Amino acid sequence: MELSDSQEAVTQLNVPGPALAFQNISYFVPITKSFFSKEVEEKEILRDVSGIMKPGMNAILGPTGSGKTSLLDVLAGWKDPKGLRSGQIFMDGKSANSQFHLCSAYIVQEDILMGTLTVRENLQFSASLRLPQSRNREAEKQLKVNAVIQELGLQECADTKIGTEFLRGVSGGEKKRCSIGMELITAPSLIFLDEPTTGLDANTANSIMQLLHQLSRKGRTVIFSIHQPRYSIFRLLDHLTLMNKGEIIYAGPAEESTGYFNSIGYQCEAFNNPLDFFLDVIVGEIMQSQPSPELALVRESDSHSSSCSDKNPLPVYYHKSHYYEQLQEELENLQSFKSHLSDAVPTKATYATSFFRQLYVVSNRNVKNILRNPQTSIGQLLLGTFFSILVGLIFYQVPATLPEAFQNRLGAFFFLVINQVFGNLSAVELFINERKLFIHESSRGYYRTSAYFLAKVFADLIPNRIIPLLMFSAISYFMMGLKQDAGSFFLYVLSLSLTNLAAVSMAFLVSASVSTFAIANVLIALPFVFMMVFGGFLVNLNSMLSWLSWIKWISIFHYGMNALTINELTGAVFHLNSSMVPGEVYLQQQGINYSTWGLWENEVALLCLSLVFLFFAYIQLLRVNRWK
Ligand SMILES: Nc1ncnc2c1ncn2[C@@H]1O[C@H](COP(=O)(O)OP(=O)(O)OP(=O)(O)O)[C@@H](O)[C@H]1O
Repeated sequence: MELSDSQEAVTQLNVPGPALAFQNISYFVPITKSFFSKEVEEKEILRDVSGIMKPGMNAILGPTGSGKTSLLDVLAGWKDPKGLRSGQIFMDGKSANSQFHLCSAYIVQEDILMGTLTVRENLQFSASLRLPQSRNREAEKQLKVNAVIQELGLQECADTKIGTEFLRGVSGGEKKRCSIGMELITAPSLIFLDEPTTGLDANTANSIMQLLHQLSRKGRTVIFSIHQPRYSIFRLLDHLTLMNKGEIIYAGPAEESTGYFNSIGYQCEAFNNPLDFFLDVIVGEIMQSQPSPELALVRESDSHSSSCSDKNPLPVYYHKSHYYEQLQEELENLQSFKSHLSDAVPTKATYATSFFRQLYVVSNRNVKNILRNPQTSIGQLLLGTFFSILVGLIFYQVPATLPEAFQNRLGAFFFLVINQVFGNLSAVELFINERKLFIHESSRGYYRTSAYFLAKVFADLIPNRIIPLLMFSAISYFMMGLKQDAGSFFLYVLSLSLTNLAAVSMAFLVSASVSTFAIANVLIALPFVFMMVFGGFLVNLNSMLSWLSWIKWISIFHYGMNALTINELTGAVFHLNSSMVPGEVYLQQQGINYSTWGLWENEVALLCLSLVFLFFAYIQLLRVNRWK
């Protein structure tokens, strides 16, 4: 019973692939001359390329920088449409709408997987989010995962972790198979792969290509770019597109490619790998043996044409070949077919699962990730414990006699706030660490940005901020011997928590805005220093730099210090010689409003700052550029 279900799941993975046609594609990228110059030049990286890729193995080959990846990205719908100056893409004769990339699979060159999860868990993650909730109950999703593991030959390593920089995991080939599996879960009929063999040894590369060949033989359209493949790989190809400098120099059956090159005067020696031979021809290492009179004529007549490259005769020959003529005919037929057929109603990209399901699955992965990679959480806990004991020892049982009673308490609060703000700089890692993974998954429709954002924020706040903070507060409060009542302790914890939350939220905002730690560190440290200096405690802003006094209204230090001071000094009585001095005297002297609202306005301000930072962090995540 189990076996037949699993076989059925394998069969469900076999979906006949479409024919993908593209016509007159020209793509430009902007090139900025220098960092300081606003002048932008445009570079044409695809020049008037056309072709048809049918079910089977379709390879795009060319020397480095020839435009293979760019063509693949444009076809797969992952390249910024702003650069597309001309051209159309059809899938089975229908215009490919802007959402079609979500129905196909794109396996990028770099394997983007969660390293702390096993192969099976990664595949389950894909299945949980990308298969519809209602139709696929958990058991069915499990069957599909098993089917993919079976189809990709991943049984041996299914329960091995992918691996991180600290953890040795599966091999490069297995990682690539897992990346392919993440996409196969949705049973795509059209699969794009960018250089699937790069970084793999010859045998592993061979086995990956064998796997793609098997997938193509089940009816899928497999389109991939490739770099220097072996002859054994060449034999697996059905269709070959050769590119140079953004132009196509051959597109046709792979088995006829050497014959075509012979016909234009380039002889492939026996025993030479045809793919190496083509690359040598393109880069000019193999010269034309004897251009036939017709070819010389072709070149001559076309040297006046503006559509083809002046220097390189290969695109000229190709444009005059019967392969190109045949292609044009097919594309014309497609046009007339298209005029009979109304264009497909664009399939709207919708998520397969609900927001709460996404929140649950992503949170679940985050928890596993933290438990298996607990360095940050343990570090924060140790740091919190260390600093709480340090502050407790320095300010051990603060005296109630003046003047040191005020001075020591303020010193302690300043230390505490600094610790909460600067001790949480690790929060800038949050979105930078997983930026590639987030871009990869969110653009492929795994989850909404909002679900990812909330899951990440909570997975960071609970283990890395809240738990260490509770430990920190309890140790420091009782070692310092502050006011001994439950309400004051509660307000102390609340003030530190909100100070912590505001600082961490600001770090999240920076983390969502930039992609490198170096820039993030500068961007977070600078405002914190300004907030500290201009918080109203270190510099008297009325006597100097008054034009910067507004900073205190957005200073986490200002609100955090005020809240802690009001909470501790209100209602407390201190001794000066034999007289009693209420804490309010100091607050009055400093012009601090110590009414009930005076205390709570600081808590509310910290909460508002946190919400504003979190809101903008979310907006920044939404704005992350997903185009390649
Ligand atoms: N966003 C971009 N900005 C500037 N130049 C670009 C951009 N994208 C591509 N190019 C340029 O376009 C050309 C083709 O790039 P592409 O990555 O498609 O080549 P490729 O054949 O895949 O190369 P490789 O095998 O090295 O990956 C290169 O010269 C590249 O520098």
